[in-house]
Amino acid sequence: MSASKKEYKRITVKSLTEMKSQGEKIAMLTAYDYTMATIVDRAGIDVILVGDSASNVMAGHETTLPITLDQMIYHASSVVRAIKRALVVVDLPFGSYQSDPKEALRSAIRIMKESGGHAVKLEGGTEIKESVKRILHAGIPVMGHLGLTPQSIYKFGTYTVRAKEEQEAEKLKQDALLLERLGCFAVVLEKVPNQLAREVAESLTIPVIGIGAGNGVDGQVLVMHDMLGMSQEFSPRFLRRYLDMHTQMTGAFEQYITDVKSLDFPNDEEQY
Ligand SMILES: Nc1nc(=O)c2c([nH]1)NC[C@@H]1CN(c3ccc(C(=O)N[C@@H](CCC(=O)O)C(=O)O)cc3)CN21
Ligand SMILES: CC(C)C(=O)C(=O)O
Ligand SMILES: [Mg+2]
Repeated sequence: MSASKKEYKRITVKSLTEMKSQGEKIAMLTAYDYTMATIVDRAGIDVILVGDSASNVMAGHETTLPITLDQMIYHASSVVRAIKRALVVVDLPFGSYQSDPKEALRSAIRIMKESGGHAVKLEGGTEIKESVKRILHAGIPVMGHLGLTPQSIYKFGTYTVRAKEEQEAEKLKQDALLLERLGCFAVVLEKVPNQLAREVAESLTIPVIGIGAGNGVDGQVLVMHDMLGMSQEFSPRFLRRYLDMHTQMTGAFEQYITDVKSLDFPNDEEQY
């Protein structure tokens, strides 16, 4: 195989379970557009999440609630056009699945049909059992999401660590088992104690992907713009910044502005 014709081994929902059984951790990041998705796919990411965090990161909303199904499909289709290798999971946005299981299935079908994504993610446990079942019956892979579920932010009021109390921890364990029994291929655990997340990961055969859930789980997910250091306001303890893109980009923009104003740009080689 020549270098220019590099072959990519596509990640499937099955490869994730195999990775868990072989002890290989799963690396997942969000992406919302073609250019960023191309870069993260070629870097070798396992799973790309087209998160409803696009509502915050792309559109500047305070919460994930306003983003629509059409907007999620727009982001997801851009990401799908970029990928050669990663599994693409798409968040079902708030309001597209909570009313009834038929609506949930219709929304999931729209995502699969109109974006070309490979799976959908829904927030919640036993409350959305019937919706998860229906989507799975249609042959659409489902990823669960428990713990801090941002679409329910107004029910909780804060983004604090979830399931610190025994009762809530017990419900989370039951919900995780339920999602596995229903046939979900993986579960995201967001902002829960390390020990609880570890127990859940050990009790399931499907992979548990953590965000702020410690190192006892089967993989990690972060919002791409957070790990690149593009945002300065969002700074939870669980976030590791791999670049200081905010500073670097600001420097580049300032230099460009200076160059334009000083007539340094464009120079003789940069014009016709
Ligand atoms: N940019 C971005 N990154 C994310 O990880 C993300 C989003 N947006 N939007 C949707 C959800 C919301 N998420 C969140 C939101 C807040 C915290 C958090 O820890 N916030 C505060 C602490 C709040 C508190 O303790 O009351 C912090 O330390 O920044 C964590 C995950 C994760 N998701
Ligand atoms: C933070 C992850 C898990 C997510 O759901 C999102 O980015 O929308
Ligand atoms: Mg989300």
